[in-house]
Amino acid sequence: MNFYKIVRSWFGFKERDDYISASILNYLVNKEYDESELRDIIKGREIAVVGASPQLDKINKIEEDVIIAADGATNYLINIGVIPDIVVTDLDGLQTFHKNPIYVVLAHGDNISLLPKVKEMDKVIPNSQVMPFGRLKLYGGFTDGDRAVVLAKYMGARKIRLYAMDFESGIIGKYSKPYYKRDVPASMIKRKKLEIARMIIEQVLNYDE
Ligand SMILES: Nc1ncnc2c1ncn2[C@@H]1O[C@H](COP(=O)(O)OP(=O)(O)OP(=O)(O)O)[C@@H](O)[C@H]1O
Ligand SMILES: Nc1nc2c(c(=O)[nH]1)N=C(CO)CN2
Ligand SMILES: [Mg+2]
Repeated sequence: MNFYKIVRSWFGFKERDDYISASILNYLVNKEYDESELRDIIKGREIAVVGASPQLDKINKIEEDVIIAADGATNYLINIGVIPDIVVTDLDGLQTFHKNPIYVVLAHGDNISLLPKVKEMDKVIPNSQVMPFGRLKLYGGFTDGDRAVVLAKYMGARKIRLYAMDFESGIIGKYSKPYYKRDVPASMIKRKKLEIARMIIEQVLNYDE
């Protein structure tokens, strides 16, 4: 049984809905964006992965060469004039669609209504969490933050540094969702999602070829 079947059983997600969402995303993203540009940007470089924890608006400097922003964190970074090179998103946090970043967009059963947002983007690599088909890719990971770490590792990052990733406090940063006015306590579901994210990141960062 593969990872996504297990995770879907934990959350009660339906594979059929994930397939429907993936088919719509594959249809909407009608121009193939060459993933070799992702590799060219990441391979051998120092990567900052920026999450949406409450520490996000305490960031005033990012030293790394390349910035991968996780969904809602993008809104804050663009507000302070920092344009991410890559955005990893399932579209439920993102409010600003800068033309520069490469958007790595996940389709799943609970963001079907948000998929048309990809029409605001120039460079899109569509992702699924079911067996990929058409232009879809599946790099691995679950939440936007750990998917960003998995992508960086897979594409050959020399170093990965986490910013505004907080899996302990149980508080969700206000930049996680555009309609949050302040940091909020994590729901049970969100706690489970962040626990999965923490485990994936721990495995990826402790894994050496
Ligand atoms: N304390 C935190 N609050 C919010 N995001 C966090 C936190 N710590 C780490 N993150 C990472 O930042 C990312 C922010 O993206 P976002 O808030 O859109 O979450 P998500 O993965 O899409 O989950 P959801 O399905 O709840 O939207 C998360 O995916 C998560 O991996
Ligand atoms: N079906 C479904 N899949 C997901 C969901 C979600 O809410 N529903 N949230 C994710 C990011 O946290 C990743 N995958
Ligand atoms: Mg999201």
